[in-house]
Amino acid sequence: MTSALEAHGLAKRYGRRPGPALADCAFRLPAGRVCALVGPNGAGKSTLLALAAGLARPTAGTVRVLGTDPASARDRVGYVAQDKPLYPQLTVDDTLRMGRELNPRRWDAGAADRVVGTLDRAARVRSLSGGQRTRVALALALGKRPELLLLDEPMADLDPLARHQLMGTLMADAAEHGTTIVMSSHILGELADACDHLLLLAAGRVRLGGGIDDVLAAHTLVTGPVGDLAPHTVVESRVTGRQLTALVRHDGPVDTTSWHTTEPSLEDLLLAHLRSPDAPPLLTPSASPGPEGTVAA
Ligand SMILES: Nc1ncnc2c1ncn2[C@@H]1O[C@H](COP(=O)(O)OP(=O)(O)OP(=O)(O)O)[C@@H](O)[C@H]1O
Repeated sequence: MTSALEAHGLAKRYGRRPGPALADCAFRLPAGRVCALVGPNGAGKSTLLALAAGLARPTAGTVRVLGTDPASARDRVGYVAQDKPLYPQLTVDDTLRMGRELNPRRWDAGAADRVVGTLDRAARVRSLSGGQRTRVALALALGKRPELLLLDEPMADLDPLARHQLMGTLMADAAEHGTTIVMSSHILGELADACDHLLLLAAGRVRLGGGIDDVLAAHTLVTGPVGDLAPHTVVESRVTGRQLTALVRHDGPVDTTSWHTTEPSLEDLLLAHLRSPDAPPLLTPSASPGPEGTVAA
């Protein structure tokens, strides 16, 4: 299976800041996946997306994008930064025309139109609301017909209806064209519906990576009497009276004669890991990078 992204020992330090924004990140994102990029504020999500977009350079390590270096892949990558930079004096129409002129061989006017929707094409970008600007930025990125779409909290300033509609447009387009998407968000419910792959960062390190079904299947929610959960790895546990509730990464079957077990939801899993940043990291086989220098195209 080809890789959309593959990182080896990837690190980024900004100037004289004491800690790194990213440290020793190694992971792989297979092509064609829709990846949720999750983590607390300051975890390094925007930094990772900027490195993949070729807008920042790593301090150490490498990130390969669509089988090449980020600068060489730039024409094939769409990137919507968190602050959605656009030219304020241009109209919506001017902005889309600019997109077409910058990407003459790739421009997909239909995709851009679907994202812009009913927005007034003659309106200047500076007169648009935050959510309306988001539409224009997404239209530019999708109109480029990218093989990889990097979206940094794309839906944060959209109203719920616009969010639902745009997410539907994005996902239908990605499915039709086999586009790989990496989307950072703090809205866990939104990610559960749209994504099939997960990358969880905390304090600049990869904590979880893999297909969402595989990552969920590696975990069990356990409830029952307080007891020793060995040999399973306990990600988080709580005791109320004599009742134990724990999220474990199971090592073999969990003893169901003593405990009630269920598979966690994505939200259960992410919240438990966010509350337990010291839980051992997990990369499923599909998210594990190959040996350095032998990256698939
Ligand atoms: N341009 C910069 N100069 C200096 N430090 C930076 C810069 N950009 C990010 N950082 C620092 O790097 C760390 C990671 O920041 P980053 O923006 O990548 O996190 P994030 O996961 O995207 O956070 P959020 O969820 O709040 O958007 C933070 O400690 C942040 O302060």
